[in-house]
Amino acid sequence: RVWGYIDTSNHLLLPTVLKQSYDFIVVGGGNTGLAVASRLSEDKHKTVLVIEAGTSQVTNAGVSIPAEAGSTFLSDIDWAFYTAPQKKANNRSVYWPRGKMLGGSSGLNFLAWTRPNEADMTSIVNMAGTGASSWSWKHMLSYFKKSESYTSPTANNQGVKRVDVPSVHGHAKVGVSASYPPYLSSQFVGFFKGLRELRVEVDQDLSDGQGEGVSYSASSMDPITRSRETSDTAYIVPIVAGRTNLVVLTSAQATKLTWASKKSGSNVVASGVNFVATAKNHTTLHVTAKAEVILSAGSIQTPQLLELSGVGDPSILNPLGISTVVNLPGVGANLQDHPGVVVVEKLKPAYQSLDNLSGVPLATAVGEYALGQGLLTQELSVLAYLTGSSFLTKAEQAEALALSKTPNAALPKKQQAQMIANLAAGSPVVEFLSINVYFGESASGATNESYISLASCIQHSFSRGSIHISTADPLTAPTIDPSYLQHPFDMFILSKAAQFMRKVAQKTSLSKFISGEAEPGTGVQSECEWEEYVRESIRTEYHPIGTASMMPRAEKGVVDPRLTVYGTSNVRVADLSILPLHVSTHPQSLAYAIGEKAAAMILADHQDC
Ligand SMILES: Cc1cc2nc3c(=O)[nH]c(=O)nc-3n(C[C@H](O)[C@H](O)[C@H](O)COP(=O)(O)OP(=O)(O)OC[C@H]3O[C@@H](n4cnc5c(N)ncnc54)[C@H](O)[C@@H]3O)c2cc1C
Repeated sequence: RVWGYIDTSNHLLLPTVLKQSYDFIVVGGGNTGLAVASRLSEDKHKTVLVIEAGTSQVTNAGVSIPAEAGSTFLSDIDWAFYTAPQKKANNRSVYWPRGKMLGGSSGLNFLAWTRPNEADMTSIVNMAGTGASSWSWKHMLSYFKKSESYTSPTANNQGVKRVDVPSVHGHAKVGVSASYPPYLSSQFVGFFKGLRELRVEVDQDLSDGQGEGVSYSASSMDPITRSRETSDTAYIVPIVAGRTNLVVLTSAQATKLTWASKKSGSNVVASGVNFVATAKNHTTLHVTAKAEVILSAGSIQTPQLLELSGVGDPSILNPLGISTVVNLPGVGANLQDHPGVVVVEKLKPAYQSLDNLSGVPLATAVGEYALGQGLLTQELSVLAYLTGSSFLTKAEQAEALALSKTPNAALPKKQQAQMIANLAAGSPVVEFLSINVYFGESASGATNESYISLASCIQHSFSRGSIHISTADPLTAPTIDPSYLQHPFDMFILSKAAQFMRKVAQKTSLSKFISGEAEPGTGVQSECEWEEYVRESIRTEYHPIGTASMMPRAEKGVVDPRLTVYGTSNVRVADLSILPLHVSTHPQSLAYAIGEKAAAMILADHQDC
C-alpha cells in the first residue's frame, strides 16, 4: 500500500492510489473533511482516502501569518466565487472567497475562534426532527472540546486583562490550537471601551454557549509560533507519518459519485467517486469506496456534487441531461448567509494598522513576528455579539419584532417561528467586529492613510437563497443566489447596526483614534440614504450554510440526524451545509465539531465490518 500526502502529479504513486480500495472516501480536505478523515483513520482496520481539489499550503506565509489573512484572496488557493446579481442589492454580484487547499476555508479565514449560542443548537435540534437530540449544546460540547487545544489568555501590551471560562475548553493532543495574540492594537481597545460606554455587557468567553456582549476573541493560532492553525496543520500533519491506512490525495477535483447497480432496500448505494486529476491533464479517474462516501466539499460544492450525481430536484437535473437517482428537492435550497455592511473610519496618524505597511514599520513587524510577537500575530480580536436590546431603541426593537413576523414565501413558517423563538431566547442578532485595515468598497484605502473598519453582520437572516448547478459540466461553478435583503427584517437590522457603528466611532472613546469617516461618509444621513448604502455595499461574512440541511425529508431536508443523505444507504454529508438554521458565531469551530461527531457516528455504524 501507499499512504500519506500524494498529489495527482505523482506519476509513480498515483496508479497504486487508484488500485487500492478504501473503506471511506472523504470528498473535500477542508475544515470539516480533514477532521473526519483524521478521526476515521484512528481505526487501523479502516482505510481512508481524502480527495481534495487544492494542494498543501503549509509553507505559504500568506496562509500561516495571521495578519496576512485576506492577502490570498483571488489567488489560486481561492475558489473566488461570485453570486448571481442580487435583485434587492442593486443587481450587484458579490464576491464569495472559499479556500481551495488542504485545510479549505480554515486556511483562508480570519482565524476568529468562537462557538454558537446554546439557543442556536436547540433550534437545530428542533428543526432536525426525530433522533436529533444529540445535536444539543450539552452533547456537542464534548465534540467542541475534543477538537480544541486551548491556551488561556494572558495580559498583553495594552495592559488589558482578558478573561475566559476554562471549563468549556478542550486540550486535545490532536486538535486545533486556539490562543490569544500577544499584540492588541490600541484602537481595538478603544472599540471595546466604546461599546462598554454604550452599556454593552462584557462577554467572558465567546465559546461558552452564552455569547452576548463584547469580548476579546481567541484565534485559531499556535500559542508559540503564532502561525495559523488549519485543519491540515491540526489534524493531518501531526499524525500522517504513522497512518498507513490514510491517503490524502491533492489536485483531485471530484466530479460525481458513481452508483452500484444493486440497491440496499429502496436506497441507492454509492460505489465510488469520479474525479479529474488537475495536475495530470485533467484526466478523469475513479476510486472505489467499500463502505461510505462522505461529502465535505462545503456549502457551495457539496450540493453541486449531489446534483451532478443525480441527487436533487428533477426539474433542475433533467433539463441538464442528468438522470434523477434520488428525488431530493432540498438539495441546494435553504441557503443562509451572514450578510454584512462595513463603516470605514480613518485613523489619526499616530495609530498603526495593517494599511500601507512598508519600510521600517514592516521590517519591525516582520522581526517581531519571527519572535512570535507584534502586529502580525493579530487578526480579528474584539468581537461583539448583540441582541436587539443592546443597540436598538425600545421602538426599534418593537419594529424589528413586527418585521420578523412578515411572511416570506421562501422561508418555511416552521423555520420562521423557530427563528423568532431563538431570538427571544437570547441568540444575538448581529455581530459587530473591528478590522485592523481598510475593508471598504474599493480594493484598498488611500496611500498614507490608516483605517479601522467596523463591520455589522446579521446572524439570523430571514432571507433564503439557493445554490444549484446550471450545467452538467462539473468544472463550472454553480449558481449562488443568497437572495440578499429578500426579507425586510434584514434591511432594517443592517441599516440600524451600521448606524450604531457610526455612533461608536463618533460618540465614544473610540473617537479619540479617528480623524474622519471614509465610508459611507457624511453624505449618508437619512434612513433612506442608509438603506441605499446597505444595498450598495452588502457583502458576505463568508458563512454560507444550509444547502444540505439536516431536516425531515418531507420538509425538504437532505440528511437525517446521522448525516446520511435521504434515499442513499452510504452517502453522508459532513460540513456546514447540514445546518438547517444559522448560528450566531464564526462557524469554523462548529465545522470541526461536526467533523468529530460525524467520524464518531460513522465508526460506531461500522464497528463490525
Ligand atoms: C474569507 C473567509 C473568512 C472567514 N473567517 C472566519 C473566521 O474568522 N472564523 C470562523 O470561525 N470562520 C470563518 N470563516 C468561515 C469558515 O472558515 C468556514 O465556514 C468553514 O471553514 C467551512 O468549512 P467546510 O468544511 O464546510 O468547508 P471548507 O473548509 O471550505 O472545505 C471544503 C473543501 O472542499 C474542497 N472541494 C470543494 N469541491 C471539491 C471537489 N469537487 N473535489 C475535491 N475537493 C473539493 C475545497 O477545496 C475545500 O478544501 C471564514 C471563511 C472565509 C472564506
